[in-house]
Amino acid sequence: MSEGVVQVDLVRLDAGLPVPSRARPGDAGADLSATRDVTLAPGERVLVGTGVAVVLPAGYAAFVMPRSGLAVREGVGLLNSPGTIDAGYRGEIQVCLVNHDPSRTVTIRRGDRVAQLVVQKVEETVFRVLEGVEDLETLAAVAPTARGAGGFGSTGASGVVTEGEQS
Ligand SMILES: O=c1ccn([C@H]2C[C@H](O)[C@@H](COP(=O)(O)OP(=O)(O)OP(=O)(O)O)O2)c(=O)[nH]1
Repeated sequence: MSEGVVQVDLVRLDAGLPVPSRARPGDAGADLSATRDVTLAPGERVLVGTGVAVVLPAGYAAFVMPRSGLAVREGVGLLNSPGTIDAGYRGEIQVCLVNHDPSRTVTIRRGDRVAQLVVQKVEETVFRVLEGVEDLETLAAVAPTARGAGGFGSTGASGVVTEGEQS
């Protein structure tokens, strides 16, 4: 194995599906396929198997990410996006598909590539309660930053014009 490449052992629970693989060298995600046909009415969600289980090395996690083509073409995404696969998980990787299209029912076929799996190193952390800090003003004083508590549009409007706002 080349240096810097992390080996992830994989179990094929459904030999009829392709092994998850990258479409092109350098791609971040390996495509995951659906194990069965599913029909999704507008707004409907469904949990579908991918036919694979993985053994992630300690200190790593995998993230189940949506596929942009499926989103743009069909309006189908993942409800819990990204889904987190813990290193200790030994079950089948499943995906929670959701049909965001307001009017069209979408059919997914067995074998369709419905998501992609991205493996990432994650730091082991411990959370330590800051003694004597119980409000945001005190936090700003003990750990000052340029952003502070600003968020949720604090840097200005997005420039997106919503219907009804046009002048
Ligand atoms: O899209 C996903 C998300 C999660 N999982 C599996 C792997 C993960 O390790 C486990 C638990 O996921 P998570 O921690 O997101 O679920 P939870 O709702 O917090 O359940 P739990 O109480 O079991 O941790 O479920 C999937 O197969 N697909």
